[in-house]
Amino acid sequence: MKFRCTVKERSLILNNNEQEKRSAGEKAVDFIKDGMTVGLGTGSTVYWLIQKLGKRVSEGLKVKCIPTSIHTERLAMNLEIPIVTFNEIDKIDIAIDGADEVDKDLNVIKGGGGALVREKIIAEFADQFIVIVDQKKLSEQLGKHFLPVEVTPFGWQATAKYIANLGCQVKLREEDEKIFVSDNDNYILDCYFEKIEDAAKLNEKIKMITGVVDTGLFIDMVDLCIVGKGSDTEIIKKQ
Ligand SMILES: O=C(CO)[C@H](O)[C@H](O)COP(=O)(O)O
Repeated sequence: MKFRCTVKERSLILNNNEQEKRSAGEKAVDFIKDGMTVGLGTGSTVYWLIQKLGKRVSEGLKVKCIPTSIHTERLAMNLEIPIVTFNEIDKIDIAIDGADEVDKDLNVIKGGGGALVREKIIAEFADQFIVIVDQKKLSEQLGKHFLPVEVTPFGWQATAKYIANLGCQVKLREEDEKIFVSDNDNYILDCYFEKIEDAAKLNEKIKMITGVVDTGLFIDMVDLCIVGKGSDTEIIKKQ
C-alpha cells in the first residue's frame, strides 16, 4: 500500500530536512580555527556553513578559504570571507563539504551539484576532510543515489557507452533543457546503478575510461561526518 503525504506533512518533512542541513553546516564551523586555510564545499548544506563562517569572520576570525565552485566563491565573497587560489597556498588545513550519500565506512557519493572534480582535488589535498549531511543521506551501502561522473565534452557519447557497460543507465545531465556544463567546462553523466557492490573497484574501473575526468565516489577520504539530527548533531569519526 502506498502512503501519500498531505501538503502540510510534506512541508514539515522539508523543513526538518533543511533544519538538519543547517545544524550540520553550523556545527562544522566549530572545527575551523584561527589561521586555518579552509576548503569550502558546494551545496545547500554548505550554504549554512558559509553563513555562520561569514559571521565568525566579521567577529574577527582569521581564515583563508579556497572554494570548490564559482557558486561558493560568490557566496563567500558576498560575506567578505577571504578567498585564495592554489597559487597562494601550500596546504589546506581542513575541507568541509556536503555529500549525496554516506555509507557506514564514511565512503561517499558526491557531485549532485556538479562540482565533484574541484571538490575532490580540495578534499584530497586537505589535512582533514569533513562531510556535513542531514540524516536522509546515510546509507548502509552506496548506490541509493545516482553516481555523477565528470567527462570531457569531446566523445562523451563513447565514454557514456563504456560506463553503461559496467551495468548502469547513463543520463547526460541537463539544466533548464540545456546540457549542464561544469565549472571546468566539462559534462556530467549521471549513472544509475541498481546496486554498487564494491565502490572502490567501481571507482577504479570508471577512472580507467579515457574521457572520464573523475567520479563522484570519494573512497576512504572522509575523516569525520557531521550528521544533522533535528536541531542537534551527531559526529561520526572514521574507524
Ligand atoms: O557534491 C555536491 C556538489 O557537487 C554537494 O555537496 C552534494 O550534492 C550535497 O548537496 P546538498 O548539501 O545541497 O544536499
